[in-house]
Amino acid sequence: MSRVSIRQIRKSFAGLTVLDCVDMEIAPGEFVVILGSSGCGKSTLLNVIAGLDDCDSGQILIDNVDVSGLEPSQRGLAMVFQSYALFPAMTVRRNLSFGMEIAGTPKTAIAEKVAWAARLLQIEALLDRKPSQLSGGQRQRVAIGRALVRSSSICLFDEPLSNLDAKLRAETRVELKLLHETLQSTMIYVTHDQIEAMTMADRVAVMHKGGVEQFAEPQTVYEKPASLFVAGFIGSPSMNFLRGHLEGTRRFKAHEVCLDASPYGFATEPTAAEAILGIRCEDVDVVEHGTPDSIPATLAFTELLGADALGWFDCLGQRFSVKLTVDAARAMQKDVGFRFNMSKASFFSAATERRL
Ligand SMILES: Nc1ncnc2c1ncn2[C@@H]1O[C@H](COP(=O)(O)OP(=O)(O)OP(=O)(O)O)[C@@H](O)[C@H]1O
Repeated sequence: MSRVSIRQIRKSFAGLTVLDCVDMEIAPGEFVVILGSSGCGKSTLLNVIAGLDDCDSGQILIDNVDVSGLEPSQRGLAMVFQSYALFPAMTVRRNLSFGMEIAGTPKTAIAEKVAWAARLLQIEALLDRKPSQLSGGQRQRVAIGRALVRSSSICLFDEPLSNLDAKLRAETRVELKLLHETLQSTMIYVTHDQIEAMTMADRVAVMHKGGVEQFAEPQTVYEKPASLFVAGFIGSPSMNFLRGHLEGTRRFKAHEVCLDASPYGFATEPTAAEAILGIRCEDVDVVEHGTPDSIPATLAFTELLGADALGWFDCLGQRFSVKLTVDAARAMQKDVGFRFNMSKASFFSAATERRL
């Protein structure tokens, strides 16, 4: 288990800033997921940590030792990439043992390590096969095994599941999480898949345009997004937004409708009057049209999702998604009313787009 400190990392490629002052403290044994859309700088950050890319300024510390000037092989990290990068001519056993042979590890120790990793990843029956005789998921497990036998206290993963089909992804996700609990090593995992982030991470770092927008536990990122970007990025469907004006901490006015903002805990007295209310689909109640204190809404269409359903409504000039039971969706009237659960709402400054 090792602590990883990422301090003020900046990196640009040909004048384009890719990492803009990234700071992160990763505790020993923590499973951190770096989440963000394509091109936001996730892989570059991982490569800088691994030493595969230089940064322009900043430091990477492992257990309080500055490793910024060290070669990748001197940093004591294991890395699993999206492409499995197995040696095609070698058996699985040899793929696992090769790194240790090069390092001069004694034969008995190598055999023990290979047996241990193969048992853990349930690839014992595959040890004498070549990579071409394996499925994608099996190859991925061998690639993970190759990282494991290095006994590194830090494992880096760059989208390791993205080549797998949906079922195998779900299974491997669970396996990786269990593996982390067994090994207790520090894991830094890059993905653009928010389900992976939400299910595996102790903490998620949401990246946007080369910076970390929020670094917090998955539930906090979901319930209390730090910015409009995070609110829109996390969760499917995306959070509903409504632009309006705050009057102190008590009233939010949008299109002549006045909502009680007092259940929301403002961090400080908001100075910006113009604000954006964010509310998730499960925090909107649909009531009968004309119910006192409800906001008129009109059903556009419903989607049945198997276990539950989504209703899409027009309300105050916006399209809103609302989580419904299948029965409620089937019986939904065209004209209804909305009540927002304001204690679960989020408010963002329209000017800074940060949480108020
Ligand atoms: N060697 C390079 N030379 C020039 N530009 C690069 C290089 N590597 C990455 N970039 C650019 O830096 C930005 C960030 O790339 P990076 O691979 O870190 O993104 P990412 O968030 O991992 O994306 P993805 O999910 O698509 O892999 C992109 O705009 C990319 O085009």
